[in-house]
Amino acid sequence: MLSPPSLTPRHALFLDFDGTLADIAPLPDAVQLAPGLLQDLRALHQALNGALAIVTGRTLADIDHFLKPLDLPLACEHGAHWRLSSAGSATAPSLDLGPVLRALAELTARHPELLIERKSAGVALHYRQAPHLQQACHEALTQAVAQVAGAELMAGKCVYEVKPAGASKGQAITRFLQQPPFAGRMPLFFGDDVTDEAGFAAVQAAGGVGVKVGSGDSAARARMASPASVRAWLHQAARQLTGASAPAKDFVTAPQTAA
Ligand SMILES: O=P(O)(O)OC[C@H]1O[C@H](O[C@H]2O[C@H](CO)[C@@H](O)[C@H](O)[C@H]2O)[C@H](O)[C@@H](O)[C@@H]1O
Repeated sequence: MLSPPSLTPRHALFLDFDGTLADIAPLPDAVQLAPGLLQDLRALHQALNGALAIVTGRTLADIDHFLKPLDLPLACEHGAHWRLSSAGSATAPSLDLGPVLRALAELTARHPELLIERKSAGVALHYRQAPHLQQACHEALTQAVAQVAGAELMAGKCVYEVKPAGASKGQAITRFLQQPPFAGRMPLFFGDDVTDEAGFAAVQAAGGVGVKVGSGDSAARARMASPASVRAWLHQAARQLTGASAPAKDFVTAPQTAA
């Protein structure tokens, strides 16, 4: 397993949010951004001439909230929404989620420790506060999703998500790579979850490198230990590309072991 390459102005950078830029928190709203991250993202966006995008399962509103005042290219809800700029965006067809929402209402009435996260194109069911309910969540959603045309169920970290079928981070990254300023660059995608595997496949098919954050099987060619390692790498890259002279004090090379 490789370390990620040094970032150059010829790269395009795609970054997952939860578990990659931000540490995993007990609840989705409890996420805290590390000091300096926004400044590093802004510097890298400029140094890459705009070729930096966030590729996430979160909603557009969540990312705009967490990364405010940055206005970065964004693919959210696992590719269901895609935004290059105010001039260019795309959205998956909407789903009739009635059967899913009814199943979730019934399940959460019995188990209030489960958390429903409504999104504009889908919905997530979080069981981080009740891991013993994973199987019950899976069974209820599998049955409900079968009643919704065009929907598919996806598993993430202590979460099941219902989203438009076919939408993926890989599809979103491929769409970015067809447009300036991303086209013609070597893509790097950093992600931590099984939901990021489609993104790793997309960048590697385009001659780039997927970077798996943390443990677990992955097709990514490179690996970093943790979100803290990713933030340190981004900080170092921002300093190098913007010509800052002193070395970053907090840069630590991540152990490069497979899970
Ligand atoms: O694609 P990502 O940016 O990694 O987003 C994936 C999901 O992340 C969020 O849930 C996860 O992070 C939470 C905060 O750390 C954690 O409490 C939860 O257990 C994780 O599943 C987010 O809430 C989802 O909408 C994203 O799809």
